[in-house]
Amino acid sequence: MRLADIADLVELGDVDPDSTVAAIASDSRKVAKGTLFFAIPGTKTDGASYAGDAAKAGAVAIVASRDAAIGEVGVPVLHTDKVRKALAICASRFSCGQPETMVAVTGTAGKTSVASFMRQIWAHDGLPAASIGTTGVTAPGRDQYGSLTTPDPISLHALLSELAAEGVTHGAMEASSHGLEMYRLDGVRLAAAGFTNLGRDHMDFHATAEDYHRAKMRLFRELLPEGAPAVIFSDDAWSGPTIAAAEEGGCEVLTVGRSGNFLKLERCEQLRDGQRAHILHAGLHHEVDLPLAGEFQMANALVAAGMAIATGSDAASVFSALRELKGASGRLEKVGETDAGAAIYVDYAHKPEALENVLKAVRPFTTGKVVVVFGCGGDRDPGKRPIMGEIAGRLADTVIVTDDNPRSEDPAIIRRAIMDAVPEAQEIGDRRRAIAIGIDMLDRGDTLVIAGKGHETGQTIGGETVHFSDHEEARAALVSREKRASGAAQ
Ligand SMILES: CC(=O)N[C@H]1[C@@H](OP(=O)(O)OP(=O)(O)OC[C@H]2O[C@@H](n3ccc(=O)[nH]c3=O)[C@H](O)[C@@H]2O)O[C@H](CO)[C@@H](O)[C@@H]1O[C@H](C)C(=O)N[C@@H](C)C(=O)N[C@H](CCC(=O)O)C(=O)O
Ligand SMILES: Nc1ncnc2c1ncn2[C@@H]1O[C@H](COP(=O)(O)OP(=O)(O)OP(=O)(O)O)[C@@H](O)[C@H]1O
Ligand SMILES: N[C@H](CCC[C@H](N)C(=O)O)C(=O)O
Ligand SMILES: [Mg+2]
Repeated sequence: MRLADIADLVELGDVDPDSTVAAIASDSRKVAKGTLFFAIPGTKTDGASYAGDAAKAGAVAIVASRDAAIGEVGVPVLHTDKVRKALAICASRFSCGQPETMVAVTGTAGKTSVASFMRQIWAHDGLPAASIGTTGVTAPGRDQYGSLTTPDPISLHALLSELAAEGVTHGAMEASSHGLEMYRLDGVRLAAAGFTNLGRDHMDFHATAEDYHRAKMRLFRELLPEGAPAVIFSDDAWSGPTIAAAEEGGCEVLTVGRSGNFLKLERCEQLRDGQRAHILHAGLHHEVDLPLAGEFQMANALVAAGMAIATGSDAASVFSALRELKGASGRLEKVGETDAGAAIYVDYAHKPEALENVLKAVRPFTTGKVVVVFGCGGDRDPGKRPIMGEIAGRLADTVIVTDDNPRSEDPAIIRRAIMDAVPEAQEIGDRRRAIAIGIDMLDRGDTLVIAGKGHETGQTIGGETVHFSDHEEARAALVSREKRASGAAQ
């Protein structure tokens, strides 16, 4: 790549447009000879203060905003209005290539599930497909654990280029509000985009719910090309404002849900381990048995099916794929049951609406009590703690409040904030013990939901992360309960 290739993104002035860009970086510690360094005004520090380091490490030039305070560093400083956006577009040109059909889904809850469902729908049609998001990257021959829901633009575009080179033609990615606000997915050519819902999340990052919604709407207003399909779940409180934003963005609005026009959910019956849906599409009625519990999974399946059909998949084949869907790891995932048949689920609900949905989802097939084990993360929005406490108290019969990545905070203070709203809850800080006690109290017909960590494999306490998996803990506690029971019977 040469600097001339980004002449529309930055002011080159009298810099030689033929200068070669050997790599791009936004972290001075990754700069090598010939790297173009983007000085990002970040949330913690200002990349501009590392321009000198980047120059010393061999940067070919520095890209910075007009007001960045960069003195004489010995290499050209190229100005631009939006450094993050210029970085993302530059990254897309640098690592050129992406799966031909890329879609992105946003919403407070359901993104990981929708991305996984889309990959499965495409794979069912024999298409080489990938999903990218919170749980990592899954594609033929690849199963990589992830860190960010929406990766930074340099890694993202490098990944998309690799996937395309590996023959992946279809990809679904999650667009988090951080990712959208930080321009992480600018430069991805999208064939469609989806919206699931909006609830309380990331109130430590966005000032108000409106700001949070506005960040998400960049997907429809700015990233999705005009005329491309925007598949919007129709039954959420924020569906209306989302439809309005997508219309403003010139998208083709397709709604899915009970009041949907593209996929209309006419009826949905909850079964023990799944649900039966009657869906109207293009004048035809389809009966679909979705092998996943929880009506919210039906909403996710509809958004995924809508995006697949809107990007060219055959509707009948999409509905047949829904009949075989597997849930994303740790999303209302059944990890076992007691000898008497009480079911144990691991779920990633770490925000109020998600907890509300998951507890409501298990009620129809629970004849006994619903037990929930959960906590709230440290260094995250403290406002959600009492809200989640209230929800647990209202919707579960037994509540155990435990720890979930306390990070730098005092775990007891986090638990107290939850328990203020549910004083009758049992407080068991040690998550391993909380899970074991939750399992021990299960009788026939009961359901246990272990919420908050889903696919995670660590517990972060202070600065240290120790291996911890709700799946493993639940299975171990079940085995020990059964051993004790068989010991007692002998
Ligand atoms: C708040 C946030 O999202 N921050 C992300 C962001 O950091 P930032 O741009 O604010 O960077 P900063 O630390 O202030 O530094 C500014 C600049 O100086 C540079 N620098 C810094 C030090 C140095 O020596 N040299 C140098 O060049 C940095 O590389 C950076 O470019 O860009 C970084 C690089 O891509 C990310 O690693 C970082 O994610 C942090 C670690 C994070 O935890 N993000 C979470 C909250 C997040 O993004 N979550 C969303 C949503 C998940 C969900 O929906 O639940 C996600 O998409 O995962
Ligand atoms: N459509 C939905 N409506 C409400 N709650 C949902 C929905 N889909 C999933 N959930 C709940 O949210 C949790 C997370 O689901 P999922 O990982 O699919 O969402 P996400 O948007 O990717 O979340 P995150 O931003 O945390 O990665 C699930 O475990 C479940 O509790
Ligand atoms: N991406 C989210 C995940 C939260 C998961 C929960 N287990 C927690 O640690 O709060 C965050 O970092 O806020
Ligand atoms: Mg996710």
